[in-house]
Amino acid sequence: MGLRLHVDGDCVRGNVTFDDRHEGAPGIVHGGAIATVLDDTLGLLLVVLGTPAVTANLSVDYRAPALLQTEMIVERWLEQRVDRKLHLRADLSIDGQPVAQARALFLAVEVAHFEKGGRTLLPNWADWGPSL
Ligand SMILES: CCCCC/C=C\C/C=C\C/C=C\C/C=C\CCCC(=O)SCCNC(=O)CCNC(=O)[C@H](O)C(C)(C)COP(=O)(O)OP(=O)(O)OC[C@H]1O[C@@H](n2cnc3c(N)ncnc32)[C@H](O)[C@@H]1OP(=O)(O)O
Repeated sequence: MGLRLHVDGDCVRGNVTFDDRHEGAPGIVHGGAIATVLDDTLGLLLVVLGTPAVTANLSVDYRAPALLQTEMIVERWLEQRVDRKLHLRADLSIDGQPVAQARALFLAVEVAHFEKGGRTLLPNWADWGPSL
């Protein structure tokens, strides 16, 4: 998806341009692809926050057609944290106009949560604590 991200303080920003592989309705990005970008890139925010966590709930408001081959801005930030519950926001926009807005509840987990998938985790993940 050509997603490029950078950290800006405690916010994560990036650019994404969807192409024909992500088409849903003719000429328009599939809503599932938008949800994937909004959810998956919240993962980088977790690294910024230093908290391993997983999506428990994701809600997306689709505000305007997301056109293919059009550069969009993604922004994500932490709205509120209560114990293990991380209330995160992610917005997708074109030229300052909202295209999609997500609210997500992530739950902080121990790194052991990711060992359930059977993959070998990178060594530095062992130092990555839930910082509860
Ligand atoms: C320094 C080194 C850094 C190295 C790292 C480097 C790179 C890392 C790169 C990227 C980052 C990598 C990973 C990031 C991870 C993910 C990013 C992508 C996001 C995903 O793609 S991730 C996959 C989809 N996701 C799942 O696979 C989750 C499946 N699920 C579960 O694994 C469990 O379900 C779990 C753990 C969520 C909860 O289970 P649990 O047993 O721990 O907690 P429990 O159920 O007791 O709930 C506790 C309190 O949360 C409330 N609660 C629970 N669920 C709720 C809901 N849905 N809505 C509203 N409230 C909810 C309860 O009501 C209770 O609330 P209360 O305490 O008030 O009663």
